Amino acid sequence: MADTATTNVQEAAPVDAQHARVPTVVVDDVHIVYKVHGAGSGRGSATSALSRIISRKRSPAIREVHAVRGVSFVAYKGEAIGLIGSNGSGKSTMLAAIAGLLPTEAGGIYTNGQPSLLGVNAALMNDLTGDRNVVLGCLAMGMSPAEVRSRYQDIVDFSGINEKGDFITLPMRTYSSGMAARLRFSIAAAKTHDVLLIDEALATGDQKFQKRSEARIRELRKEAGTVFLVSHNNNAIRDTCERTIWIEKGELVMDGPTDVVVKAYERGERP
Ligand SMILES: Nc1ncnc2c1ncn2[C@@H]1O[C@H](COP(=O)(O)OP(=O)(O)OP(=O)(O)O)[C@@H](O)[C@H]1O
Repeated sequence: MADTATTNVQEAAPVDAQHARVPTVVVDDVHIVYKVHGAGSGRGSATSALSRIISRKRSPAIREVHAVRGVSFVAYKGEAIGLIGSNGSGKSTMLAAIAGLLPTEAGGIYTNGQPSLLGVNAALMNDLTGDRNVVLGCLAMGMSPAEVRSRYQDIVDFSGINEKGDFITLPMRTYSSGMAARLRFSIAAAKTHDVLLIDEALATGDQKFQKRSEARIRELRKEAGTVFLVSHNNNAIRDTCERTIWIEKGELVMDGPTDVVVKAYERGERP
């Protein structure tokens, strides 16, 4: 794989920032290929599985999954962009690549500012209590200890973790998946991000929390960042994003106003 990952283009800001649209992410004909080691290319029949077990042989073959195929778009400051598409279409892969976590096989991704990926698996420490995770998460995002102290209560209140009791002092492993997702979102949303990449974080929250997080996403946009939201909840995309990109089998199918793109997606009408 080529080691092109993401590149920063801070110096590319336009002179008249008041009126010009400021590009924050440029995705230029990007291809992303996963290499899966030890995955034989043989058919998955029972006999071939049995013969592999009996011979105790592992196939040394490397299989390639071409997850993103020649995607290009430009995102601008103040935009919230929804990424939609069926399971396995390449949405999470695209986000991880924008965050600089995956190298590109071909093409380039240029970001103006620091991208932060908030995924369902965003790293918090399961054995630590919620409150310790709030502090660690904030410090990891670059807040000073004083800032963390001043934001702490807001974050806990926003997450609603303590609505049904003192859960914030319990280890995160005792949280339901929805509670953990709420805390992750609340920590990430406490800071203004240049480029905030959200992967399904809203899907696990309940209705009330979804509304609260949608409002926070709108605020984050106003604070001059760019937000990407991957979701299978088309209503969350409609309520949050004015622009939507539809990806299918790793290819960009449509890029335009949310109402137009989501309607076409729901009807299965490819342009
Ligand atoms: N770590 C990995 N190793 C190999 N292949 C992967 C890996 N992660 C994803 N893929 C493959 O890449 C393709 C795109 O996956 P991706 O997770 O980006 O899809 P998605 O659109 O986010 O799907 P979903 O809506 O189900 O979350 C799929 O074919 C998937 O099998």
